[in-house]
Amino acid sequence: MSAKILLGCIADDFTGATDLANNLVRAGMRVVQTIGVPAGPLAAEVDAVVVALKSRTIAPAEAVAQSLEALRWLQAQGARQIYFKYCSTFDSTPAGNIGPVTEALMEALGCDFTIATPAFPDNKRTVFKGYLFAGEVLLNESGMQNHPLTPMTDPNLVRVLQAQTRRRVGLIDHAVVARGAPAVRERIAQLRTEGIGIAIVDAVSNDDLLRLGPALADMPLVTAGSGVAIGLPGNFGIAPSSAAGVLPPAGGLQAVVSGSCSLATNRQVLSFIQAGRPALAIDPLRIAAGVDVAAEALAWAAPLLADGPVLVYSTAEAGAVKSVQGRLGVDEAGAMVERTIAGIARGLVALGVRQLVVAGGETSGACVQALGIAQMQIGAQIDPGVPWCHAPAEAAGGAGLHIALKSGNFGTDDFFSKAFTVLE
Ligand SMILES: Nc1ncnc2c1ncn2[C@@H]1O[C@H](COP(=O)(O)OP(=O)(O)O)[C@@H](O)[C@H]1O
Ligand SMILES: O=C(O)[C@@H](O)C(=O)COP(=O)(O)O
Repeated sequence: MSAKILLGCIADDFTGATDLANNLVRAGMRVVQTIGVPAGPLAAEVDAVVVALKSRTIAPAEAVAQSLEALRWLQAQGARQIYFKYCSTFDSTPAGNIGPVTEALMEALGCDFTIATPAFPDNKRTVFKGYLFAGEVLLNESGMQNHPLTPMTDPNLVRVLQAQTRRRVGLIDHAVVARGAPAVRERIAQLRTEGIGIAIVDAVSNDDLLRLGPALADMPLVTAGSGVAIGLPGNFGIAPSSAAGVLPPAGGLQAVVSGSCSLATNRQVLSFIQAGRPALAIDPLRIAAGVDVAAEALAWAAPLLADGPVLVYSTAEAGAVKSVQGRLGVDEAGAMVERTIAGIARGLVALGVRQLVVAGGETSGACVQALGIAQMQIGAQIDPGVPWCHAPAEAAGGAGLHIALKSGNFGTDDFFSKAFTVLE
């Protein structure tokens, strides 16, 4: 049995898991990301494990069951603190799952209080007076109101979370956070006496998150985006370092697959095309009509791969996505496109791709599962929230695979080209 872990993390999607792992690695922790709940203990000695689930958009009862299974495994590894990671844009369906999963983890851990904050200032996600901003605008004006699966139409997180949980939701506002950890502890004590179970926490800068960290040291459960992670390793005596993120050398062919329809991804697809790189759009309606779109895409890509990265994408703007959903249904359209892109990712690896960028959280989940990846090591950051990862041998017929899972709204416009230069 390997040594006990310090921090046990449960992420509700796969891009989110690498985002969290990236922040922990940069803060000095040795981290492994597992795909789903492992069958037994890990071989490697690490400070933190991030269990990646694909539970963001599934039925709440199933998300709860999977999260509790992850919790039991993390507890068996000795985890001293549990971190439930969700999206920095607080993505959830109207039925959940952030509230139900938080509540279930609290019950299982016997804790009567936790925090919730998606703040991630490095990616311009800030929370003020309980309102979530993405960039310069409120969440519901950021494009997230048009998300294919988790449209976010209310920026007030106290309200959003309260609608998902029986626990009372309160606020630790910026004036408290700015006064540092003792003031936060004092406010938590006060909220507890008022019967509040979960507090949204304001944070507009990394300094806020670093001030918050020490106040969370004794909390059995923390729920957050990846930002809060920068303030936790210090509680275990761990300091930032660059040593934790070294991957094996990269080789092989390069490709990008994208099923994300977020605004940033739309810009990244356009930028890749404008740079003159080969890009193939796939049409969900042709998949629905029974055309073998994956085979077509692979036949298109095969002769091009030797000349540098290619892109296969279903990425489309909100209007086009809505029209497809209107004809096929939201869930069916999503699942069908995910299955097709996952098949393309597997085919690309069979063609010799060993450096693969996947854009989109749900899309990444489908691809990583189709590739049979069980664990990933975390390497250098490409852009905030997106590191290169390395999946060992079984993922690519014995060769290993460098893979980057890009969250929908992360990354600069030139991400799909720039990513590969980071591996050089
Ligand atoms: N052109 C399209 N029409 C309808 N749905 C699409 C289209 N392209 C992708 N999708 C679906 O939209 C969802 C995008 O979610 P995801 O991969 O998590 O991206 P993001 O990270 O941007 O949220 C997936 O389920 C995907 O299959
Ligand atoms: O916290 C974040 O924003 C990301 O880590 C994340 O979870 C993004 O999810 P997708 O936009 O679905 O990729």
